[in-house]
Amino acid sequence: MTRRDPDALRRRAGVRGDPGRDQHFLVDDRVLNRLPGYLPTDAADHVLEIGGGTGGLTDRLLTDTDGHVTVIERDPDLAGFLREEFAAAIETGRLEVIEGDALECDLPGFTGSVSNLPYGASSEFCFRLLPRGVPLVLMLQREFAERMAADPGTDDYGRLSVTAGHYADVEVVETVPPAAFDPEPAVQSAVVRCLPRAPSYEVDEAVFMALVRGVFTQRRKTMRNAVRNTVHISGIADADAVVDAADEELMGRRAGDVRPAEFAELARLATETTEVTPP
Ligand SMILES: C[S@@+](CC[C@H](N)C(=O)[O-])C[C@H]1O[C@@H](n2cnc3c(N)ncnc32)[C@H](O)[C@@H]1O
Repeated sequence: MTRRDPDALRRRAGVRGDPGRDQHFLVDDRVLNRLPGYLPTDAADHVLEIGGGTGGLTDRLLTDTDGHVTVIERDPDLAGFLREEFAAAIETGRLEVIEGDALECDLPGFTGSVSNLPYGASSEFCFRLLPRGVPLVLMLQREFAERMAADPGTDDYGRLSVTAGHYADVEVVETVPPAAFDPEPAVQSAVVRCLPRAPSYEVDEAVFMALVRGVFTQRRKTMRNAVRNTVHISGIADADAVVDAADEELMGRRAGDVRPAEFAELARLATETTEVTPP
């Protein structure tokens, strides 16, 4: 199947792309050609694309994978264009175009997602997709992508790294310059691949997430002080009791040096020591 030229798609769509609505269309053929290949082949049965835009990536998903593709696009003009441009694929049942807000609408039962995400809502999209437990290939702002994939003890390691790493192994597979998009964004971009796996620890997810959210708001403080100062976020009833019961060495470190399994252990200890009611 011949691949469509992304510049020609943009011209046929007759739109400029509105950065205020997160519209930066990927027009670099080399990047477009690589994206479907980052998805494991067994995850390509039903691919979800969030934000189809003018269809550059939709086209590659149709030409370079064999499965079904669902695109969700919020902009009615772009959704209309995608339906016209890809009418043949819709007719044969390979493609479905849903006009709607992908943060609000029901998501189909997809086996993987390849998406050039609207950067303005990266976090919301990631945490809508990650719990689904399927492979994800996501174009994001580079800084966000690096924070997602960061290891403990590095400057980028934070709440985002711990919470994303709870669901998946996250890897930055390539960085992408502004010139790959039209209009060019003001920031560098990067592609992350998230391969789902169960965490190496067992934990009450709500307690774990609230504890992590809390202590990273105080990342310059020791864990001892961070746990004490953030009970309004973690929902821990008696922080002193938790601090006293916890390992002293751990309490003397900063959140940025604590591994996910150690947060999980602390969350478990908190539920055993006192009442925890995460908001
Ligand atoms: C960065 S562009 C990517 C477009 C296209 N996939 C590409 O790679 O060229 C993001 C697209 O997401 C759409 N979009 C923004 N917010 C959305 C939302 N909440 N739900 C669905 N689509 C959204 C925008 O209209 C835009 O077309």
